[in-house]
Amino acid sequence: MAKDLRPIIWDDDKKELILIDQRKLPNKLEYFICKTYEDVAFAIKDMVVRGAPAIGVSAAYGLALAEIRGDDIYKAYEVLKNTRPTAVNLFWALDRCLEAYKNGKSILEEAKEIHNEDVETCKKIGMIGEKLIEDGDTILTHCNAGALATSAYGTALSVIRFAFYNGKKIKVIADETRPRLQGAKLTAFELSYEGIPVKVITDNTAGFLMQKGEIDKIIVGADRILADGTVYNKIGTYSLAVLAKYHGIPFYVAAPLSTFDLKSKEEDVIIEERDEKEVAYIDGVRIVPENVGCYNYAFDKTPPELITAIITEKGIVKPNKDDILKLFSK
Ligand SMILES: CSC[C@H](O)[C@@H](O)C(=O)COP(=O)(O)O
Repeated sequence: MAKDLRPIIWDDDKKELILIDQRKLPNKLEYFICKTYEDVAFAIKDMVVRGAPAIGVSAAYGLALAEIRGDDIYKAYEVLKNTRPTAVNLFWALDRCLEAYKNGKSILEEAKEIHNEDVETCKKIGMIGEKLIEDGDTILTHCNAGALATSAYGTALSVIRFAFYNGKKIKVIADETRPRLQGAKLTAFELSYEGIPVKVITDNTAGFLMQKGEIDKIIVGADRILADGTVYNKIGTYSLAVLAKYHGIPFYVAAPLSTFDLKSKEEDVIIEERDEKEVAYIDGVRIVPENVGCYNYAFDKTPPELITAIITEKGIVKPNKDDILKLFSK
């Protein structure tokens, strides 16, 4: 069961954060121990832990470690906040912990609450979203919006998991997701771990499969969703959404309310640009001529008109401001 695959564990006796080291998957299931907030900041930056909800939960424990060790909370907050710029859950979780601290509440208690809520939220997303899946569907997903990207179950993969748990015979196609290969390494790992049928494709195969009529639905996660329904997610999401529109394939985004950023406008959102070496090298071997540079944007922006619906823990909504704002008043 998915809930066994938990990338984030808090050890209350040792006061340590234990993370599955996602850099080592699928070949090794190793753990990375964080004893300080600096360890957590490194783990987020270096993608030991990744995925919007998972980095939010980890950062909350990072701030708790700062409190436990008597470090400067405001400095720790800044360091953790500057690890990755796009996924809003990081800022949401840190702000929530800082607010708790200012109100005299233990940061550790707040972090534990955020962690437990994330498990429940992802479970609800799966239970609500699985109703959109039909028996026999082949579902395409991108990157890893799975248990490994959250505290358990995942967002997009929670929908897939619950459809499978409910006896629907589904097949999953996972985009490999260059350059970090979260689809090939993580999505394929966690789905096959549970016996959910999955096949990996190169990113440039997706259009061909759609053209052949082999994809029934597309479900992806999100790193940030604006009030108008604009979705920021792993680079390549936008291309998939355009292809889906052309081929008349439903395109769903699954995300918790903590991924919505109702305050920011498009110009406020920073798209992370990572080291170009991630693109230039494969397995330590340079594949691009020495004198040629690379673009390495980690995320892209998908406009609401390309999105069929957004699946949240509070229900399924159309990507528009009225429906999104109603979610927050429920
Ligand atoms: C549920 S996490 C958000 C995503 O859908 C996920 O696919 C993603 O973009 C994660 O990016 P990452 O760079 O691996 O942290």
